[in-house]
Amino acid sequence: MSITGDAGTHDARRPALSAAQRVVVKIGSALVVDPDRAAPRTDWLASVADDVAALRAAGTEVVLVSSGAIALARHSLGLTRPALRLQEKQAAAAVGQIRLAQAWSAVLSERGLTAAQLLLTPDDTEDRRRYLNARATLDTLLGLGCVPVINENDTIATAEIRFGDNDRLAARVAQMINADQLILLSDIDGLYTADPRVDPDARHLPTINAITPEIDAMGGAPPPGYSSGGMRTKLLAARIATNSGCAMAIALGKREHPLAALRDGARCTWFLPGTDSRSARKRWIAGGLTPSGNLTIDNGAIRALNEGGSLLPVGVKAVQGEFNRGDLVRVLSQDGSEIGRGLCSYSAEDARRIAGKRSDEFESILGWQGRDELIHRDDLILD
Ligand SMILES: Nc1ncnc2c1ncn2[C@@H]1O[C@H](COP(=O)(O)OP(=O)(O)O)[C@@H](O)[C@H]1O
Ligand SMILES: N[C@@H](CCC(=O)OP(=O)(O)O)C(=O)O
Repeated sequence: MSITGDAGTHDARRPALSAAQRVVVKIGSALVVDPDRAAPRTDWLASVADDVAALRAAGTEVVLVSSGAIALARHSLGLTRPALRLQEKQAAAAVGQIRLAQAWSAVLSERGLTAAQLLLTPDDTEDRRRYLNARATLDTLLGLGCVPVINENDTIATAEIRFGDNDRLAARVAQMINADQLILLSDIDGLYTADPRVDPDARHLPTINAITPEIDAMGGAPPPGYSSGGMRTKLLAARIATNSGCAMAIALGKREHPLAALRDGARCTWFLPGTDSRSARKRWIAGGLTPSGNLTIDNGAIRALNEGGSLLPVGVKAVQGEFNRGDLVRVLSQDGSEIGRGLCSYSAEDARRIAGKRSDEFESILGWQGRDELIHRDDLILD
């Protein structure tokens, strides 16, 4: 059994929100939208914005993944049936997303924070080139002190290329930006042994070490009403996050200041990351791919890689092959032996132009300021 019992709330392995460097917070429709008015729950959003400001002031970067676009617009469009057709959801999302972004932007800017909207589809997180692009944008936004507010791009996503739930989208985002924690704010304070709406004897589980078939079976059926996730998609999200080295919590969002409550020890369920998960992510990045080029690097660059750094163009002596941004390449020493493999942030053509150059020269060479690294540390596997 991979469950820690109630004493697990004092388990030293449970992460502390105050220790997170980068956290993704997923907020479900039921928290964002007041069903009676079909309008944003502004006071509650303001209390979350207070929490985000406090986290940022303490040095934690925060990304919000917010649902609610469809729920905010469906009533005003007369779409009141519980189950909508895909085109109706897309139309409602097109109208509601503006309201959703406006609501977040207002409460964050009142606290001196700048909201930045990103609308993603699975392509943006699964296709390696788009993945690198989305990640670079998110890194830049966080570096500029912004609070990214992400939702699925429901308006253009078709049934086959849709996450359909923001639990998994949030987990992919956490994986993409190497977040150390993913917090799913929900209408419930964690995972129970069964759905407590159905089984009054269901028991709360504070810590999950591994997602076994027994845990999966607790997911149950999709919920009624407007939420698309339920516990099932939260467990799928937990698998993605913990396999990428990111701890995940399911915590109660219904109260005001839900992140402050979590920081101060409110009851929740933590899913602990696997010990081997960082390397598992790297295996995922490189798994099964054939390298399409070689980067030959100097001894200084080899030293930097061995000390845990990224590969910078200044240490690259030669670029062979034809590859696109995001493709896998071999990293070779000057005697031709393979040192490792990684995903290159530049095409072969651009890599040749900036090989041997410092990052402050990139803009004048390329006409645009690209990333500093040719291969980011997280995208590199050393032999
Ligand atoms: N084993 C379980 N433990 C806890 N909640 C469960 C479980 N199985 C099903 N649920 C249901 O999942 C709901 C949370 O999912 P959902 O309504 O989709 O939340 P959100 O809108 O936050 O994504 C809970 O209110 C609960 O009724
Ligand atoms: N992207 C959709 C929400 C999808 C979703 O996961 O909703 P929920 O289960 O309430 O978190 C929207 O903004 O309406």
